[in-house]
Amino acid sequence: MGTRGSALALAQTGTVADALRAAGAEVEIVVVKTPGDLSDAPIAQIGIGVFTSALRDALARGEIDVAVHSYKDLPTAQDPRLVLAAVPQREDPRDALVARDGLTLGELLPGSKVGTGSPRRAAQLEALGLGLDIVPLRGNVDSRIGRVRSGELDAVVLARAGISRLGRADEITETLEPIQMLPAPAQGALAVECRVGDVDTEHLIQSTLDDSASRAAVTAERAMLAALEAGCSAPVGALADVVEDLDDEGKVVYRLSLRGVAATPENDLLRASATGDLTEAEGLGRALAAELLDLGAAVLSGPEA
Ligand SMILES: NCc1[nH]cc(CCC(=O)O)c1CC(=O)O
Repeated sequence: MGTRGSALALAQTGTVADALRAAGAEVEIVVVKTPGDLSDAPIAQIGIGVFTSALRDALARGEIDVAVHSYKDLPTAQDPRLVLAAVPQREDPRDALVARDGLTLGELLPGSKVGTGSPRRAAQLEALGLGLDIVPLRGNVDSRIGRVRSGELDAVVLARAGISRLGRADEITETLEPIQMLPAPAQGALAVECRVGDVDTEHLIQSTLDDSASRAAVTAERAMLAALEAGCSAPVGALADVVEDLDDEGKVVYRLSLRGVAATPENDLLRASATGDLTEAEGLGRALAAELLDLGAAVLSGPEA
């Protein structure tokens, strides 16, 4: 099983390996170095595939049989050599604030320095009109939180899932509600890939790990992202939830509710939402993207396009 070498990647891979071992599989973990781990340049410069393509190549070549990725780091195009064998039960998808002195977003004074390298987080923070000073930031979870500890920044915004997988959820000072801050499509979810044709591995992983509600939700979010042709550096957020609804006869049915945010060419944020059938997650994502485009969302191109 291949993984990046970061503490977060190792923690995520360890969880997946443990679940497979509990199902009777023998698992060996192999660390694969990726260009994304070796560079400090902004993601917008080095491209969206930097964290995942080395792992995918090693899998396609047969050096490893399974790759575990943070789903949101994967490019939207499916690699034809590989199959997405499982989307395990997703963690809390929301973003989180780690601020000095236990502060929340609303308690930060105008001019406070808030670190994030994500155009999506920066655009949504700006839209709150709090007068925050958004400071570009990259690096692993530990070093980002370290910039607050050192007093250099008043706060940083990170994925809650990453912080909690590292056992540091107690350092979060506020979990940001999606109505203010929509997460990246597929944030908090893992993608477990294997080789096309390796049906035994695919079946083991799918039957042991796949969670259909998580898969439906991220499928809708990623379909929206793909239809906006946005790369990871574009300010696009999306979050789908499985919700209870009533049909015409008053019977409880489960539906997929999707919310999305995208920017106009002038960098104003547009928000929209839609509900659809659980079995039509992809169509729901595409429909919401079409609505955002109708409202004036920019057709964005990522660093790879
Ligand atoms: N972009 C890096 C990255 N990829 C996945 C996570 C966190 C875990 C997840 O969202 O699944 C992070 C860190 C962050 O955004 O704070």
